[in-house]
Amino acid sequence: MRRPAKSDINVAEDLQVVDFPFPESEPRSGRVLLVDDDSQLTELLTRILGTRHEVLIASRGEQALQMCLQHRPDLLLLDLRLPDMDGLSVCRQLRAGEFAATPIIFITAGSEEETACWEAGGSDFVCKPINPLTLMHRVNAHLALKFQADSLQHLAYKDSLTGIANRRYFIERIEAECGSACRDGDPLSLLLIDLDCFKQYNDGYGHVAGDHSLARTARALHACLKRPSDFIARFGGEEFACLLPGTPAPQAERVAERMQAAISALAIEHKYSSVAPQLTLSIGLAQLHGLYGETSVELLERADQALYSAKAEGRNRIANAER
Ligand SMILES: Nc1nc2c(ncn2[C@@H]2O[C@H](COP(=O)(O)OP(=O)(O)OP(=O)(O)O)[C@@H](O)[C@H]2O)c(=O)[nH]1
Repeated sequence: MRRPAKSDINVAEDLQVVDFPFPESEPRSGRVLLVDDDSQLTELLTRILGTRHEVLIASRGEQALQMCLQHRPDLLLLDLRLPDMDGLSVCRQLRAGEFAATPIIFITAGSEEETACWEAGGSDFVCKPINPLTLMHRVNAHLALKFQADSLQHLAYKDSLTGIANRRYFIERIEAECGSACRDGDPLSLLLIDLDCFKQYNDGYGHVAGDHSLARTARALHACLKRPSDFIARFGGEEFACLLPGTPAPQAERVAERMQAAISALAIEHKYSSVAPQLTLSIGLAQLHGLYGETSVELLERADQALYSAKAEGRNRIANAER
């Protein structure tokens, strides 16, 4: 096992694109949020778009922001004038957060409002009175681009050998999870998981068999996670990293034990191992000390120290930094 240097932690791995989706001639259906207090207009737009897309309606700006968080629309059609706030500030708020790339099409009274729409971060605009054909094509074109961007991002975050998330995605997630755990005072645990004597495995059985066993291990580890917020990535060659939001160290240790049992149940022969006649794991566990403003790098370092101890103490074991 190679202990990662601190500087490694932000190094993104190369993209390994396995396949590439062909552009769809017909855009697939999307979820469109209509934000307008004019019920006649929303009825008309629902008739135009509702045959292909799921249409949700908000009549106020605050309601639209809430619905975005709750329903995660693929596209917004946003009126400039709303009863509680203007559409421009709804757009700016969405752009500042996790909806930075969601297409937002403004509905304007005239083209003189165009500049304000672009400056607020709008993707496009349509003027009243609305031409149904123009609107439908604009919406479909923006959705097609959005879905292509989504698939590319999905590929960029995926480890092609194992099919689970890659290091790039892990680094983004750990930053975000550490931030929200510190803010909310919630526990967050990290497991660093490393296959034992894997160099000997490759040397003895060959690299192709090594790849195959890595992929089986990744699937088995992934299957040990029970909560939707739990998440595992391939962190490096034969090393995995697992984040368990809302989970204190004692519960995280149960997950680590489950992982060891799952690998043991796979019973992958390893006659070259100095530890056991089959493939085994060493796991380092650390919990975020959010109250002290600990960073993701420090959490990674402590989990890595724990993993190092697990290896030094004989491998095939869990070392808990919190004990
Ligand atoms: N087959 C295969 N092997 C890999 C891959 N990535 C890393 N490895 C191998 O994993 C091995 C890791 O070796 P070491 O870092 O010495 O660790 P180890 O032999 O598992 O020893 P300990 O961790 O101390 O138990 C090396 O032989 C790498 O070539 C991969 O994608 N496929």
